[in-house]
Amino acid sequence: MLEAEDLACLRGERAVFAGLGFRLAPGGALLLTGANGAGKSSLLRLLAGLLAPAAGRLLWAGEDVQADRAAHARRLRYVGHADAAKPALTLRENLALYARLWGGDAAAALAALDLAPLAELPARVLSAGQRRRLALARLALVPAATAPLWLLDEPTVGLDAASVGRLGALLAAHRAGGGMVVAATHLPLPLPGAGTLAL
Ligand SMILES: Nc1ncnc2c1ncn2[C@@H]1O[C@H](COP(=O)(O)OP(=O)(O)OP(=O)(O)O)[C@@H](O)[C@H]1O
Repeated sequence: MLEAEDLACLRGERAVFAGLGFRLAPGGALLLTGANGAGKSSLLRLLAGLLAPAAGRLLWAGEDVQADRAAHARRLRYVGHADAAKPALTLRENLALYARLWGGDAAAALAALDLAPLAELPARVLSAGQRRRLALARLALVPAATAPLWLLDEPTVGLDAASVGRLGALLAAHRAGGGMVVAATHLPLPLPGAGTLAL
């Protein structure tokens, strides 16, 4: 269970949001919505432990995540705006780097986003949507029990309809395995039954 209690966020000297709370159970999903600058990416960074809350607490199974940030980092996968691919390495090599860190099968993860036909290309030649698919393929490496919390910032930007469908299947399988998803988006996202947090 992930619980946010009375969270507040400061960026620079400015208060972005305050008094924010939610609960997310295994299998659950939460959509973050709101205007540009409302604080969706900031909240995701806070949930990822990359920003400390200015007030309030974030709890995992009742424990404050700030008490053991390394353990929190291991249980989550964060896909932000930056794609984090090494441009000179092939797609297969890029995924293999993550597989070495986390375990899992790089070829199967590439296939989950239909990237197998591009596996031997260097990442620098990918189109914007293909780069996004490579970033998302990392999610498919390990089962939900290993890294249950997925934090996704605008995951469908640049994706074609077939790729949105594949992402939807990945999200559904993750949740069926007890995983949780928090996603910021301005676009429709295939997350049936997700709650909405309007910032
Ligand atoms: N590093 C930073 N330093 C200072 N202020 C920042 C920083 N990053 C973001 N902000 C500010 O925090 C506020 C929230 O930004 P954030 O990126 O969380 O919004 P968002 O809801 O994700 O927006 P968008 O829909 O445009 O992606 C904005 O006013 C932004 O200018």
